[in-house]
Amino acid sequence: MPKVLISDRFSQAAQQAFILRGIEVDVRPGLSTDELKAIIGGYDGLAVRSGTKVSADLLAAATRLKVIGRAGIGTENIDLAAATDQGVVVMNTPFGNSVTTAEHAIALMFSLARQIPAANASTHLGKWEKSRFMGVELTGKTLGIIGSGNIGAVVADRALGLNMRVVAFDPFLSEERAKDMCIEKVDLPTLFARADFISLHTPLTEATRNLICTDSIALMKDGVRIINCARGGLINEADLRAAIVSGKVAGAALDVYQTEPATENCLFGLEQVVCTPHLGASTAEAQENQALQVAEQMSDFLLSGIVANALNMVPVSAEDAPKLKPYMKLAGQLGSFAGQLTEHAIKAVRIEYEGHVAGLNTKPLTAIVLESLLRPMMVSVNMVNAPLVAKARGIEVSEVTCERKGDYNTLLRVIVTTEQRTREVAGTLFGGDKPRVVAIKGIPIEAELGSHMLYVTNQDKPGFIGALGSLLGARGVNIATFHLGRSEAGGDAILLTQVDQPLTDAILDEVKALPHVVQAKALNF
Ligand SMILES: NC(=O)c1ccc[n+]([C@@H]2O[C@H](COP(=O)([O-])OP(=O)(O)OC[C@H]3O[C@@H](n4cnc5c(N)ncnc54)[C@H](O)[C@@H]3O)[C@@H](O)[C@H]2O)c1
Ligand SMILES: O=C(O)[C@H](O)COP(=O)(O)O
Repeated sequence: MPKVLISDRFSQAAQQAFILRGIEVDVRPGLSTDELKAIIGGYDGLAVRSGTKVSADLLAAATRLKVIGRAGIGTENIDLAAATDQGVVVMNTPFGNSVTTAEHAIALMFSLARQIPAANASTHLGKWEKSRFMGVELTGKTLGIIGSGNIGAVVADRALGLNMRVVAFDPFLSEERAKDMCIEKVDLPTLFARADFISLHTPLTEATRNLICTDSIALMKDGVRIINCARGGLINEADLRAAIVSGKVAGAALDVYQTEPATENCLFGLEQVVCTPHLGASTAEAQENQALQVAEQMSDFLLSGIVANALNMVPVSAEDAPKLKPYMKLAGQLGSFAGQLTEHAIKAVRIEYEGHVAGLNTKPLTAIVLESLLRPMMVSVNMVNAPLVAKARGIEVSEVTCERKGDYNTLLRVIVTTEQRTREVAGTLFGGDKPRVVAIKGIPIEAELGSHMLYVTNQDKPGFIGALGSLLGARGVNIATFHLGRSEAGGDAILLTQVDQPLTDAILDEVKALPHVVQAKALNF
């Protein structure tokens, strides 16, 4: 039974959801890095929020780990490259807290407009400072949204409901989508020039780091108010402080900070600044949504190979997973077959999908072909990183699909081009789920691959088969299955035989020395 660790504070719903699906779950929030490192080796899945730092070092100890589930959106706390290298799928829940976070941004906008936090504190102190807290109305004001993705779009919708004008900058926002959203797509300088309020909703990338800084603030209206519920690094905090102190910026409301947990910050103590401790996603509803979603996604992956919302792997739907299962085995066998025969640098891999398989989601099959093809040459390759590893090595990977059936209802062909030659192996499923190799180098054959195989190419001349049988018999090697193929009578021939034990190098050398043998290889599956 797969075992999952929840290492941050989660809604209890997650634990129940794992248990209901038959997954063993431990809940251990607040462990130190060393404590986590000491136990992580016992788990197949790790469920986190932003509190757990999943570093390369921690991953190195996570020898059994298959999946990391982030209940939430941002995955800055997870070393994605290290997880990918290790074959660990990383998934998040991209929509579970969008509405809640958007509502927090709107709440912060009201807080700024009416100075509610300061007015609240003053009133609690028994002061009645009616004239101190003069606000501004939102109706008719312009809200500039930077990043109009899931959260930005909800903020825009709510702001329109407040009779605000909404302008947005997002390089991926089309004019059509902006029109549908009833907002105006503008460039960044225009947004800065027109917005009374600016709300940030982009990821933190090299392009967005320090988006709000002295230079960009200079382009803004005097008295602008800024809201950040996205990521701390989007704002240069020292520059913002200077602009608030100078009066250029009337106020800022921040949920996120350059350094978190933010126990100290140069903006703390300014009365124009409203702060919350990264509460954007903190509602009962959002926590339950994303906890349930992450538990469901992780369980589906661990139990059925379904991949949803993964950041480092192609998706596999619930509908596709059972259909792909037998093909996964076939793809692995064909890739492994070609990989074990390959002795030179691979230049290109072409994978052809014909008939039934061509109508399926072939991306995961291609990933498995690549993984099993590259495995004999490198131990660190896995299904998750195989496409990247192939690309990094300059291997050109192509996929061809043709739903028209040929000789078989369904066929998968792997063609590997090295510096020396092109190798080709094709397979099908018998009875819908039994993998069979049906052609090697274009020569027809019908063979089931077992654990230990002997593959021989030879000239089709009398005497070879008898000699091979006698040799294996004399060396005590039991033949389990025996399959032959040839291009034409007297031409190139192939032999694929399953034996009951691994073949030693000495026996293989004797096979190579038999008359008419061109090549002999021991293959293990
Ligand atoms: N405060 C919180 O608790 C909290 C909760 C959830 C999400 N977040 C953060 O909110 C942000 C937005 O989340 P989302 O779910 O809406 O993400 P999303 O991916 O749906 O949307 C992000 C948008 O930003 C746009 N974008 C990317 N680069 C840009 C650039 N240089 N300039 C302008 N726009 C750019 C993208 O095109 C996309 O439309 C993320 O940083 C996320 O981590 C914070
Ligand atoms: O990226 C997110 O989903 C938010 O920043 C929420 O993070 P949290 O789960 O740590 O509150």
